[in-house]
Amino acid sequence: METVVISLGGSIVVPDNIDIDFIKSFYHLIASHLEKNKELRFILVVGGGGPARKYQNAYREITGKNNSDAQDWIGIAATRLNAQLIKAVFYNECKDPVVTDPTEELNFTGKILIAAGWKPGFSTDFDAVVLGERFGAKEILNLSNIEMLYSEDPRKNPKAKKISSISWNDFISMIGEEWTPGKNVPFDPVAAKKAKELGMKVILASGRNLENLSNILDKKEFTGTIIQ
Ligand SMILES: Nc1ncnc2c1ncn2[C@@H]1O[C@H](COP(=O)(O)OP(=O)(O)OP(=O)(O)O)[C@@H](O)[C@H]1O
Ligand SMILES: O=c1ccn([C@@H]2O[C@H](COP(=O)(O)O)[C@@H](O)[C@H]2O)c(=O)[nH]1
Repeated sequence: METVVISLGGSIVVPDNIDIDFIKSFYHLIASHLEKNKELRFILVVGGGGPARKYQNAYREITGKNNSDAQDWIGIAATRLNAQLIKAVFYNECKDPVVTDPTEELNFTGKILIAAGWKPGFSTDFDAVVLGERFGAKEILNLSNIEMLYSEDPRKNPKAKKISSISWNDFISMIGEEWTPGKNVPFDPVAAKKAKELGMKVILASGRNLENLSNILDKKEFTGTIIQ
């Protein structure tokens, strides 16, 4: 049985509001891959998206404080709500509870296991790496609202250059090593450090480009960035 671990960015599930069309299409794509490959199962680790950022901002505005743990717990709550929605969508394929501690004893009885945020100090990317290690996955598929890594944040510099392949050391030099709640980076620094230690490969790709996602799952050529 091959276990594919997907870090499903909140930026595509709930960018601002819930992206119902995306979730429907994503469901059908995953279901069709499960149908055609009976040796496949998925772990979907769901991020916090717009609600995580909005509630974290609200906390900062209301209190004037910047407590990291407080913001992380707010973000974690958002990931858990989003994950519960995804679990309900995959009702037929996922009967196990949403995983909120990737190190605890886990049942994986169906074809899909859904996970959410665990504890402060990192993002759901880290939880995906921990689950990947547990279930023997050699790579993590990180789906977000960008099609690949760029030399700089493309939202800040539209002229930033595309990077299709990068080493862990160069990636970590680019994004830094420090964790801040709600950090908008293609893969979080704490997760990057752990993935590097484990010798794991991460594929960054657009979650919204479903044809491309299908190519990745079929191990065909795709648009994205490989970090290894
Ligand atoms: N060098 C870079 N290349 C590409 N994107 C970058 C880069 N640096 C920063 N980013 C930003 O990272 C964002 C993706 O991270 P973000 O945390 O928003 O996604 P996510 O993981 O899908 O969502 P969430 O964290 O809510 O689960 C992009 O929209 C982009 O603005
Ligand atoms: O294990 C976790 C997972 C998440 N958080 C906090 O939640 C937000 C949103 O998660 P994303 O994966 O970035 O969507 C994240 O920025 C953290 O603040 C956490 O603390 N621990």
